Amino acid sequence: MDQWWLWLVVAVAVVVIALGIVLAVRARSHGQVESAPEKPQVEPETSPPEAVAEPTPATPEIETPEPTAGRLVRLRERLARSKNSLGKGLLTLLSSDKLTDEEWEEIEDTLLAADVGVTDTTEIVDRLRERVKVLGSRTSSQVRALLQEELTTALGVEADRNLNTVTEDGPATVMVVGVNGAGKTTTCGKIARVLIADGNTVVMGAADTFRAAAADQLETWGTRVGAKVVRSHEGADPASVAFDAVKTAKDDQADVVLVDTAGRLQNKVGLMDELGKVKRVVEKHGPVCETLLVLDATTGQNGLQQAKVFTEVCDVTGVILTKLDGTAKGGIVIAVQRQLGVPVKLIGLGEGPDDLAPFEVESFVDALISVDEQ
Ligand SMILES: Nc1nc2c(ncn2[C@@H]2O[C@H](COP(=O)(O)OP(=O)(O)OP(=O)(O)O)[C@@H](O)[C@H]2O)c(=O)[nH]1
Repeated sequence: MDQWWLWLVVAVAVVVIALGIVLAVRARSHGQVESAPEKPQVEPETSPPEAVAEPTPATPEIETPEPTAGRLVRLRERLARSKNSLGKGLLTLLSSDKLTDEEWEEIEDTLLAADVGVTDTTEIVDRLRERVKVLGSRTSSQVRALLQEELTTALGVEADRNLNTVTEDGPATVMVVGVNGAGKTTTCGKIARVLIADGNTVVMGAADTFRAAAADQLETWGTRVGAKVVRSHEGADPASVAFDAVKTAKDDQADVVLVDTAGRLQNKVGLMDELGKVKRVVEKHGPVCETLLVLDATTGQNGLQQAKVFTEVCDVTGVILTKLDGTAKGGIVIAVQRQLGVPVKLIGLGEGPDDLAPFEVESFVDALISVDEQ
């Protein structure tokens, strides 16, 4: 009986010790688990993660153009300094008291050298001969006035040279066409700039899908002047880009949509097909208000022959003569109008954004016959 009690006491002691050990071990491991998250929970005392501090994209600054009035003054200054100035040559010749046949021939050559063209040169010289005969002896200011009148007549004051960009319904659609490198894309940008400065909203369509960089170039202009640009990938159907551009302009209730086309002239049929299609597709939205032919003034009479093809394939309503800053042959304007039967509406005077001037006959004639007095 005593032994039974002894065994019971030993068994209880063993159980108590075992329990103690188990509890101690559990308590230890529990403590470790609880302390474990403490490390990662410690927040770094630094600022928020870098991703939050992403830079906000800078809004492109839209430039304000200089007024278009007076832009021809620069041309006047440039032509006046030119050695081969049309004005200088003609005024000197016409001032001589008695004009011989040789001198009249020289006058003719001066006009031809200035790219006036044969028909107009003959007409101008015939009229001058007649009037000089009537006048008899003449002062230099009379000679200047005479020349001014004759050149003004040759250029014509009747034609409407305003850009037709006002419509009753929907955006005014303007198509810009011409041979390679004439300055179409640049001119689209310059026109957009002037229109926007006058309070219009403008969309430009990059329908020149032939040259990869053309759409990028137009987009750069768009960002610069604040015009939306509709474009597609290289080789895309130009007619569909033009259609989308007009649609976007309609949806946005824009005032004007300028469609820049590719300058291809490998063969007349291909050109006719492409331009004709672009125009037809655009006209599904409404009539095209202006089809502007961009012409490089430095290509002279040769360029005129190429340009004629455009007037045959699309109804050109106005000419933009670019790069007049690169030639002293301002007489090309007379030939362009005569041979194409379309008024020159704008002239390009350089690569800068403000180097586009409205064509005003009087200021232009004044620039043509200006003489550097210094
Ligand atoms: N000096 C001068 N350069 C001009 C004038 N207009 C355009 N240019 C330049 O002529 C070059 C051709 O101009 P673009 O606008 O690319 O000609 P484009 O007709 O669109 O050319 P394609 O797309 O190849 O048919 C560019 O270097 C222009 O900066 C201008 O009035 N004067």
